[in-house]
Amino acid sequence: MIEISGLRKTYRSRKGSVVAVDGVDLSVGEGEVFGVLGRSGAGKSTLLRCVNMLERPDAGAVTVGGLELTRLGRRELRVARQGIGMIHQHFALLSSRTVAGNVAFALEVTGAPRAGRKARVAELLELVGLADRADAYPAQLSGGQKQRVGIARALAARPKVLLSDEATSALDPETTESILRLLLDLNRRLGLTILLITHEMNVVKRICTSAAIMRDGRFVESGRITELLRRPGSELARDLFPLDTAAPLDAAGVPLEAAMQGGARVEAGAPAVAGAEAGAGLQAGAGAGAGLQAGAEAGVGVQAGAEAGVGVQAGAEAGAGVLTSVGAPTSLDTAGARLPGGGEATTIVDITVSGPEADEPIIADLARRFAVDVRILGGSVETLAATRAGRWRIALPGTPEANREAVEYLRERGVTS
Ligand SMILES: Nc1ncnc2c1ncn2[C@@H]1O[C@H](COP(=O)(O)OP(=O)(O)OP(=O)(O)O)[C@@H](O)[C@H]1O
Repeated sequence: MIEISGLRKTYRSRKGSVVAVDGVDLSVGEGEVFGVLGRSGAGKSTLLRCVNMLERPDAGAVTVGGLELTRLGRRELRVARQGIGMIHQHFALLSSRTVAGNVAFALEVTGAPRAGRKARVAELLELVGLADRADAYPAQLSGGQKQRVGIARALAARPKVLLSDEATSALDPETTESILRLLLDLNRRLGLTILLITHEMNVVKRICTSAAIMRDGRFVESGRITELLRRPGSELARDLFPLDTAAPLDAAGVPLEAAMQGGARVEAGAPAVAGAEAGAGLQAGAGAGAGLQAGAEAGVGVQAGAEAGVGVQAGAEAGAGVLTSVGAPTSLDTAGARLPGGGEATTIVDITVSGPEADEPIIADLARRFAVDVRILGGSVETLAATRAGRWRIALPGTPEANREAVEYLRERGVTS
């Protein structure tokens, strides 16, 4: 429904120029709710305003409902814009007009015949739950009610696409929830495609089927939420489902993420080392130089990548422990082994499930099938917009080698990578 490619927008002034959108590609399918998350100044508003051409991009193409807006002249654009509604953080209502008057204004602008306007206004106010406030003035409304007027007005011309510019940022959590519920309801009832920008993760969690993270004018990550949850190293997955990353390595004194992001990673291809063969791990790491140093500073020691993508972190100092990562070493989708104080090894596995599988007893099943004592180190189950999803970090006693079948079973079920 919305296709954007190579979008760029630079603001130029006497003081210099600011690249607000720096080569964004985006595809929003019909009926999708797509959220663009980012901090202030990331370029979100500019991106949104380029979708309905309130800002003319310098480069790139914007196509909405099959119509390439970037090719249209001013008059054609005015007609095309009627298919794209927009709501704003501060509602942008006319203070001198009543609720009904504000909605009617949108119909006047689009040139809707006078005869049907009154009935259409009543229908729209019913749709957003404001039928009883038709004669009130904006100053007499709560923030949530004002936004409902904004939504009714945006839907006046029966658009297929709704752009939402931080629509809930000025609202308290309870009102935010009711507006998000309304947007989701409209999305489902009218088949409305929604592109929203927000700095609130909760908004994405509640109603988005897809999302992107925007930083410095670019998308650093983008995709369907269910796919992102399974993507190794996904920022969005980490923010939506924080796992207790410090827990697995507490005994070794180094948080998993700190060790992995601290440069202690050695590229795959180094000799594979696991569990008790920590000495070999030290050697592999020593060969990798940076890996050894970073690890040693962190008090953990050496990390070596195996041919099969198995990373090993071994304690350089006595009793520091061993961490073995299976899969991408920088991601949360890892399985690890730890020898606290030279003691028992533990295999750490991250599990991600979505859809009906989120309600299946995967962990209990694993425990039964492999007669293994599973410890849950962190995680949760959430209801996202379209689906239930869960992420857990679990610990299995023994080395990854000893748990190979159990981990393979989880991989085959597609719940770990
Ligand atoms: N009209 C303008 N003239 C000059 N620079 C602008 C203009 N509008 C935005 N910018 C700059 O472009 C960059 C992106 O701004 P934009 O408002 O798109 O970001 P944002 O992510 O929506 O932030 P916020 O949530 O604070 O609105 C910022 O550096 C901003 O200062």
